[in-house]
Amino acid sequence: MIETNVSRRHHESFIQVIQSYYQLTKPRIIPLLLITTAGSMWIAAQGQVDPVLLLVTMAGGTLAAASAQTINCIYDRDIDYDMERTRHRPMPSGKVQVRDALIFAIALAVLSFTLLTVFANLLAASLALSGIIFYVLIYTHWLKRHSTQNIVIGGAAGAIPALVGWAAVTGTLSWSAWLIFAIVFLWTPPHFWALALMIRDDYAKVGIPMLPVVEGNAATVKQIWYYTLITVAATLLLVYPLHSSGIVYAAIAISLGAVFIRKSWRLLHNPDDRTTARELFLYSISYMMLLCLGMVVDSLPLTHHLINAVINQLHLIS
Ligand code: HEM
Ligand SMILES: CC(C)=CCC/C(C)=C/CC/C(C)=C/COP(=O)(O)OP(=O)(O)O
Repeated sequence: MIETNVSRRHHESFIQVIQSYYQLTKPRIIPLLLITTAGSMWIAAQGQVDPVLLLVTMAGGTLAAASAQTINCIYDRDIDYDMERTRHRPMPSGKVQVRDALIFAIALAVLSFTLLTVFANLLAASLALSGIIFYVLIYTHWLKRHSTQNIVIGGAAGAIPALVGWAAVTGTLSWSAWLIFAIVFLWTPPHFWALALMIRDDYAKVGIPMLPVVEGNAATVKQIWYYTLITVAATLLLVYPLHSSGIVYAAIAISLGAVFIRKSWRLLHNPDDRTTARELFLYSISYMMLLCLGMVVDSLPLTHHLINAVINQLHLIS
């Protein structure tokens, strides 16, 4: 009886340890990073992605992002302790020690680099590694605590998975790869500043110079508006002049973009309304997810067959 209780307690604490390490990786953000990787891979492979390469790239990307987030959790443990939203993370709550978290992060980075080098290529592996280094050194260490442009420049780290995907398929980077990178890069300010408007007080409390804290809501929504317009315009360049995506993607990008612009316009005229900010933040996530799924669907050979069939029918009728 006593032995059963002891072994149950061991089992429970083992699960708690696993959960803590899992939380260190900020797992809820990773799926969207992978979707941007997938969008890029499908366009690069013209709709026919090798399933093994897809699996390996997703795994390598996940490990790299998890490593980056873990190091960010170690570095930011002081401010995370002071903010309500982040107080219960594994580092500030003392569930994981700094040394153990660091070993975990290094192991994830080494695994990611090895997996991508062996099963994809050195360019994809190096890009993923540079993503970790950029996010940790440029965003977390340098910009986050010192500049209102922290997430604009730091946002480049979040756009690197799109480059990793393209590089994994082709071994090089083309204009289209850089354009998908630019789309994620330009999307990041509306995504994050909409959230920052909602949790401004938290960041103000710990002295993080997020734009709404330093320059106020009105200046922030103006910036969100400009970035939204440029993001939507950038999504269309994939159709013309780059010709990497077709009419299905164009229709999806225009429809999604129209809603993005409308929500951003509403926020521009209601800078202090948290509900409007929250709506834009939530929509920004659906927007990026559906846009990248649009890239995938548009690139599929089946889609091309269907479009050609429709065009032929129209020719027959006319
Ligand atoms: C420097 C750039 C970025 C910053 C500072 C940022 C910041 C944040 C923050 C603070 C949250 C709230 C998380 C929480 O409540 O714990 C969040 C949520 C989220 N972010 Fe970002 N983000 C950035 C870029 C990205 C990128 C590039 C992606 C993916 C392409 C992304 C995807 C998401 C998703 C999916 C969520 C919702 C997670 C949930 O369900 O709670 N973010 N972001
Ligand atoms: C290829 C590769 C490794 C890319 C890494 C990309 C990466 C980890 C992007 C994440 C961006 C992000 C969600 C930042 C959160 O900001 P924060 O940490 O300031 O948020 P917080 O206020 O919740 O701590």
